[in-house]
Amino acid sequence: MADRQFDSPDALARSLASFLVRLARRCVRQRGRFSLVLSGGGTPLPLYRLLGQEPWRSQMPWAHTWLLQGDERAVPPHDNRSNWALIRATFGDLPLADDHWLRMRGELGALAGARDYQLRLHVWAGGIDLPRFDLVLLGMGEDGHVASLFPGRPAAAVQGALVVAETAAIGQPPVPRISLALPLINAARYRCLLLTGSRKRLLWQQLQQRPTRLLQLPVSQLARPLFCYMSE
Ligand SMILES: O=C1O[C@H](COP(=O)(O)O)[C@@H](O)[C@H](O)[C@H]1O
Repeated sequence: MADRQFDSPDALARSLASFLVRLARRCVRQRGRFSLVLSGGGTPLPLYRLLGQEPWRSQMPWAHTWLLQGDERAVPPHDNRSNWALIRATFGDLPLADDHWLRMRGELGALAGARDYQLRLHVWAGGIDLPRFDLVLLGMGEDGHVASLFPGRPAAAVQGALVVAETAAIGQPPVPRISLALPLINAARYRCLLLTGSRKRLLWQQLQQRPTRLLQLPVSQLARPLFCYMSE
């Protein structure tokens, strides 16, 4: 699928919300459930806001939907640096059962939080080794990081785990983090990258030429199909 470009974050969010509803309904028809991995950060917030509003709210098959986290900062859930806090506040009051939200427990710290999420994912997936989510939403940092997999860091290269700990205080805000590992992100049926702002769009354009110096960036390691939704 070609990249999708929009004039504004709002136009991007509207188009993506409609795509997401269609995909969710199709997954439920085909397999009886829809699993959506949520990105942290600011870029996906207009999308989350819309999914909690009409007409998308009534169209989403919430009873068969599970919302998971792609990454979290190692802070308590009510801390204003927590991805979870921002996600929940932005979605508002969804008709989603409590056990359909799979929160990363940032309050445990990066190492224990990563172990805890891996165990809970394993149970959630019925004990299979490599769960296949339907869609993973991802933001991208201007340094090419996705989820909390940062360029040159050991966590970004882990192959043998589902969830990894980033133990350094890194990123914005600079804190240790918990992240889905690359093989788990790449096992999903679809990945969708959300990019806003000229610097990220420029990096994405450069990546299309696949220059050797950028091939090691986490964003370059994402498997296809990978949808890219971009706006100013
Ligand atoms: O720290 C993080 O940053 C990235 C990018 O965030 P954005 O605010 O520029 O959209 C985000 O994708 C990641 O989930 C988050 O933990």
